[in-house]
Amino acid sequence: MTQLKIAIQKSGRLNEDSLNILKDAGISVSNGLNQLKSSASNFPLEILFLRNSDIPQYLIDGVVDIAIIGENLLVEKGGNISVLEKLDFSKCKVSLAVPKSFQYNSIKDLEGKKIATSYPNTLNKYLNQFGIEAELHEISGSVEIAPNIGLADAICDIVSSGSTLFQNNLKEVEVLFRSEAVIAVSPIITPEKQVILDKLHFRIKSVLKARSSNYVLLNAPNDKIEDIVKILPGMRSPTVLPLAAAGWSSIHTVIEKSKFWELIDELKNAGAEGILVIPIEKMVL
Ligand SMILES: Nc1ncnc2c1ncn2[C@@H]1O[C@H](COP(=O)(O)OP(=O)(O)OP(=O)(O)O)[C@@H](O)[C@H]1O
Ligand SMILES: O=P(O)(O)OC[C@H]1O[C@H](OP(=O)(O)OP(=O)(O)O)[C@H](O)[C@@H]1O
Ligand SMILES: [Mg+2]
Repeated sequence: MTQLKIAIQKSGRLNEDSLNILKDAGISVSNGLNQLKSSASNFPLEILFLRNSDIPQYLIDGVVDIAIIGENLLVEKGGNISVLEKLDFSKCKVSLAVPKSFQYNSIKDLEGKKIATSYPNTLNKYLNQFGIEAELHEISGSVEIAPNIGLADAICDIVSSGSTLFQNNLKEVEVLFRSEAVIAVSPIITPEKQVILDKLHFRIKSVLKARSSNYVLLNAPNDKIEDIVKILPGMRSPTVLPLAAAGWSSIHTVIEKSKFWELIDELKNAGAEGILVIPIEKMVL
C-alpha cells in the first residue's frame, strides 16, 4: 500500500507541535525514544524523524514527500519546494541586529561591515536588494555572541521574544523575513501520494480552523436578537433557540479567537448576557 512520507524534526522546537497537529488530525504515531522512523497505525503515513537542517534537501531529492519545517529554512535553502499550509506555530523573524551602541540609521550603515549569520543566502539576497556589500561569516549557532567576542559588527539570526538579543546587548534593526512552521511539499510528489496528501491537508485545515475559533453561546431578550445577530459573524448565520424563560433566547455562533475581545463589548452593549466561550475540536467547512 502506498504511504506518504513526512519528515518531522527529530528533536527541537518543532517536534512536539508537529506530532500534536498530526494527533489532532486523528493520526496515531508511536515515537519511541530515539526512533528515527515510524508508521501511523490508522493513516497511510510514514514518519521520518530528521535533523531540521537536512530536511530541505530530502524534499528536493524526493526522499520525503512532505515535511513540517520552519519557512525560514526553506527560504534559506532555496529549491523548488512549495508551501502547502502555514501551521501557526514556531513564529519567529529572521532579523538583522547590531550592538546597542551602534548608531544605526539605515541599511547603508552595514556597508563593508562584518555580519555573522546562520542564514547567509537570505541575508545576501536582502543586502543585494539595497546594493550593500558586507563580509558574511557563517556560523551555525549562538550567533548573538559574535559582536561581543569581536567576530562581527552585526548579526542576522532568528528573533522571537527578543530576549537573546537583549541579553547580548543587541538591538533589532531590520526584519528580513517573518516565519512560522509550514507543511512543505517535495517538487516530485507522485499523483498517488498527492491523493493521500489532499486527505491529510483537508484534516489539517479543519484542525487549524478549529484552533483559531471558539463556539460562543449567549442569552438575550428577544427584542435584542436582531441587533446582536448583526454583530455576530457566524459560519453561516447564528442559531437562535428559545429559553425556558418567556421572552428570552439563547444565541449560538462561531467566533474567530482574534476577534472575540473586539466583539465582546459590542455584544454586552447590545444586551447579551451569560456569555459562554467553548473550544472547538474540529471544524469542517
Ligand atoms: N526562538 C524561537 N522561537 C520560535 N521559533 C523558533 C525559534 N528559534 C527557531 N525557531 C523556528 O523553529 C525552527 C527549529 O528551531 P530549532 O532551534 O529547534 O532548530 P535549529 O536550531 O534551527 O536547527 P537544528 O535542528 O539543526 O538544531 C527554526 O527553523 C525556526 O523556524
Ligand atoms: O528571541 P528569542 O526568544 O530569544 O529567540 C531567539 C533565539 O532562539 C534561537 O536559538 P536556539 O535557542 O534555538 O539556539 P541555537 O542557536 O542553538 O539554534 C535563535 O537562534 C535565537 O538565538
Ligand atoms: Mg535553534
